Amino acid sequence: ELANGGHQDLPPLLSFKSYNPTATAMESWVGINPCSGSWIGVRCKKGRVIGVFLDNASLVGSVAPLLDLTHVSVLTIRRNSLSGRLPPLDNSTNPMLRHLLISHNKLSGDLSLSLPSLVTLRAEHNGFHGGLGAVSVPMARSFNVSRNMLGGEINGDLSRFPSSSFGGNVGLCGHPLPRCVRAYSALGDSSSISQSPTAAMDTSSVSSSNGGSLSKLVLTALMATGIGNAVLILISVAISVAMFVYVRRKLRSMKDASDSALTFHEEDKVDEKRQKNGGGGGLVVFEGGEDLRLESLLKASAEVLGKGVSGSTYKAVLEDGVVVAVKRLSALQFAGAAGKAFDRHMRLAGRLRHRHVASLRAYCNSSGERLLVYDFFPNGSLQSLLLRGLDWAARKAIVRGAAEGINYIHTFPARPALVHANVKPSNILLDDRGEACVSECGVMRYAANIQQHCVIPRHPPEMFPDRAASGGGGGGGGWHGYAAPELASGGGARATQESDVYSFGMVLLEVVNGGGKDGDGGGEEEEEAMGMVRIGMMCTAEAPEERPRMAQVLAMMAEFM
Ligand SMILES: Nc1ncnc2c1ncn2[C@@H]1O[C@H](COP(=O)(O)OP(=O)(O)OP(=O)(O)O)[C@@H](O)[C@H]1O
Repeated sequence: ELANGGHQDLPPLLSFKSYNPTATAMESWVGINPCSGSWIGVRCKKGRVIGVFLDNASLVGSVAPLLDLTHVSVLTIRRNSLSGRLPPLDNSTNPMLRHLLISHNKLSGDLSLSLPSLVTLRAEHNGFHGGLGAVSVPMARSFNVSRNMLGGEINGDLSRFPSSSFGGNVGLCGHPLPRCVRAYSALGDSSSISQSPTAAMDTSSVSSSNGGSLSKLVLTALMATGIGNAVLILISVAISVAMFVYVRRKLRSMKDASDSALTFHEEDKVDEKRQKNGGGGGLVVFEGGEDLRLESLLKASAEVLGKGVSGSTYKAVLEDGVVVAVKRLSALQFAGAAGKAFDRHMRLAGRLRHRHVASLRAYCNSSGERLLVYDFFPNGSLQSLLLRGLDWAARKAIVRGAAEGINYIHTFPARPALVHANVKPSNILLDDRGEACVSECGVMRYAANIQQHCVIPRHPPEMFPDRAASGGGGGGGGWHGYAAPELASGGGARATQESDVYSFGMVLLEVVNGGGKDGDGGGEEEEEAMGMVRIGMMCTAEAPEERPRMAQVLAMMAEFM
């Protein structure tokens, strides 16, 4: 493991770190053994680095050192500001590389990859130039080089990927993109290939300067064919999209109809009656919270558990000895949440009963005071647990439990369907059996200033701020790296089930990669870990529609756990 007084994988990692000496994401990279278990974002197997996970970490510099890690199988460094070239990769340099995720950086130069075993290549949103002639990835299942500056014809094997894998490269052409327009110069020694009518126009002007009126005519005809093709493609895309939307709506309405027997209006009436009868004394109470009274909550001795952007949470010991957790929503953030929609949501949330979902027992929304009463979880949250370190069995149980909880929320019969909107380690609590319970379903959707907590700023402060927060008590800061990229558009996009899946994927990757000892569970553990990493990467796909549903996540987990 240790050769020449140092770990073999240490030099590349340190050389990568040297570009970002103060980056919080690599603060834990100290000492001489990257496989000690304390290097966040580094995964090892049999004493060698097999994975590096540094998405969203505000990193600059070159990616090249990380590709000197000869045993690396997963490299994911999406959404940073890495620049320079990607070194040529082949079986002799990176025989183990299976997943290379370098999208949303500032990488440039040619793409030269000949990797027979590569399964994932995500290189979109960079500045890669040149053609795809030197890209050979026969086993790839996920491939995306869109939004670069690539050009030339898409070669045979790569044509099996959809056009979305190549879009946004003005110079690329050939299936699945429009046909290439081939313009031969009058001198006959060279030909240029272009896709778009504008590109074709450029070549026509070059040709006409060579004096060929015939070639001008041919080019005009070719241009027309190009435009015709583009129109045809546009029409077929429009028809496909319309059909997709129609079928989806139809399926949704069928599902809603079948669920209608379970909608919550009846329950609402019961709750309203309870409230009018003064059952909870200002509280709307749910199953298991019938004995709660607002006065006794206000008189209870309370201890602050932590403060987040949405408010503060207290441990409250009531007169009769019952212990509850009370979340007091921030008056500022929830100023606009007095409306019916918030009440409707809370009543629905009060009906969620599942072994992996924290039970809301009561809530109050009056005179600007919004209190949510949950069961108290003495074992705290996943956030604090990660700081203490966890064995593999516990990690597995937690991610599976959290996945089941989120799936229950997503499939709960409600219209519109429920969204959690704030999946992160501090909202995954541990019950007395050490099982995960997802808390605070949907509350964040009613916060006034969504920008403040859901948007990933251009320069996020750190990769896992919750982890880095001292003591694990307060989330603080307002930003968390678990939010999906589409919520960062600034257009006030609302959380969706797809964005929940993204956040879950980030949690999954953190749980799998953070703070554990290397190789303590042997080969089986490694296999499971790599399976989890694969699922985590699917969940954190850039495009929401590419992410699996939670039910699929559970099915995939069941395959190897
Ligand atoms: N029912 C509970 N039992 C025990 N601890 C809890 C409970 N609910 C929340 N906590 C803990 O209290 C702390 C504060 O939680 P709170 O929900 O107020 O903020 P947050 O999760 O950090 O951020 P946000 O405001 O985005 O939800 C967290 O560490 C959380 O894990």
